[in-house]
Amino acid sequence: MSEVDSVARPADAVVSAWFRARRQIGEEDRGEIIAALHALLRHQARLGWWLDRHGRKDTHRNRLLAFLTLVERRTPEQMKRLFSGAKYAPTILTEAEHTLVVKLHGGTVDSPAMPEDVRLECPDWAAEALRRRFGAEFATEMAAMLTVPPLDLRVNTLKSTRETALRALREIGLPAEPSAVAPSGIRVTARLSLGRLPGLKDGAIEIQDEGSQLVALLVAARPGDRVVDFCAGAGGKTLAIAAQMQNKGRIIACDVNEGRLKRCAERARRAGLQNAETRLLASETDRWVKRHKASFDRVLVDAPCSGTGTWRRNPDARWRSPQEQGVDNLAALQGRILASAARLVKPGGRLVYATCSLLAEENEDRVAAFLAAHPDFSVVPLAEVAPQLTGSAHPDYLSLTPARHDTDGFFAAVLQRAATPAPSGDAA
Ligand SMILES: C[S@@+](CC[C@H](N)C(=O)[O-])C[C@H]1O[C@@H](n2cnc3c(N)ncnc32)[C@H](O)[C@@H]1O
Repeated sequence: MSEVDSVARPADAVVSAWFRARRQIGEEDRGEIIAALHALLRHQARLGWWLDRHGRKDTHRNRLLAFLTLVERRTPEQMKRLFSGAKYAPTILTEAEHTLVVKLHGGTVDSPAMPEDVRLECPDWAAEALRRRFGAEFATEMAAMLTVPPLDLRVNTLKSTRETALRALREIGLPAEPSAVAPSGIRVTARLSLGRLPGLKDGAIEIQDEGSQLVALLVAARPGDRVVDFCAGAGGKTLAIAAQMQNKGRIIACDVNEGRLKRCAERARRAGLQNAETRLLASETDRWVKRHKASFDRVLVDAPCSGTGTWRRNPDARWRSPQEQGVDNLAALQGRILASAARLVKPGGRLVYATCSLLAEENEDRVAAFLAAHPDFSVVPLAEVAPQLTGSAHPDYLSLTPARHDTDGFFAAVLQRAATPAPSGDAA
């Protein structure tokens, strides 16, 4: 917990490194440890509020004591037994800690005296923008982001079928259903250790939120197309798009982060892709972009963002990122990436702008600014690209939220470049 709090990396990365150094911990125990860590993170503001109320410091150990007492409802006697000081057990409770446990005993973690942002675990930096975005739905949306997400899988149709994958999951007793909308998606509602998932190691299935699968679907890449995934990261969407293209044509996964691209290449190999390659960029204006202007049928910009849509899945994210970068800086970077990546799009081709943010500043506002500066691009309404995607929170764009769609929060806009290049030649 202390490493998760003090290191700027996402909790999942910290936890993976922690487990790598402790290989003796079995799969089942790992699952339990991660679930407990996520539960603590989902209650962080409320536990801090209770500690403050009792005049205690918000230390990791105090937070754990408050969690076990208020959330897991352990009695003071149970706590004494748990904190036994034995091998692998935490050290014995001090007198002051025991007093805290006794004071908290019998209470609940939610209190009517708490400010709403504390009760909803909403960090200060995002509260105003999220209230603007959700209005009367703010509390419902925030509450949905405090629930435990399901496990979503995408079947790699180059290696398997959804029916085969569903059968394999059910054979080992997992409750698995086809995803509500994503054609290759599967939803597993039980908690399990990932090592048990059939097909994961050989690339027949990938772990991918249904919302992310739907963004890849909106790219609507056809077999034989030339496609760029401009912010490909470790390739979650690259893999989905390449499979959509039936391994035909070419998809180039670009990113400024070499480590992520390496991971993307590994995953592509495992998934059996022959139509994908990676390209490391020095920045969004890397010379490679200019050299390949107007060469691609589809360009996806899955932009770096505040990640507000992923709080349900990554409960530590709300306590981290934009404090480091600032939403204004992110929005400026998104604008620069979009403008540069747009140069790659052929006349008549499409640019898809996506984020896992819920904030208008990173979504609709970025698209509006881009369109104002690029009159040769226009919106292709969602109903035209994917009529099966009904219920989006925006009439023209894909806009998913955990409360409305039971997916991560995602935004995607499909923009088409006019078939005839603009006379100003702004593709240079
Ligand atoms: C939202 S993540 C991409 C997730 C990925 N598409 C997936 O589906 O797994 C955004 C990515 O943008 C990359 N990025 C950040 N700044 C960039 C830039 N200036 N040009 C291109 N990519 C950038 C980051 O390294 C990060 O991998």
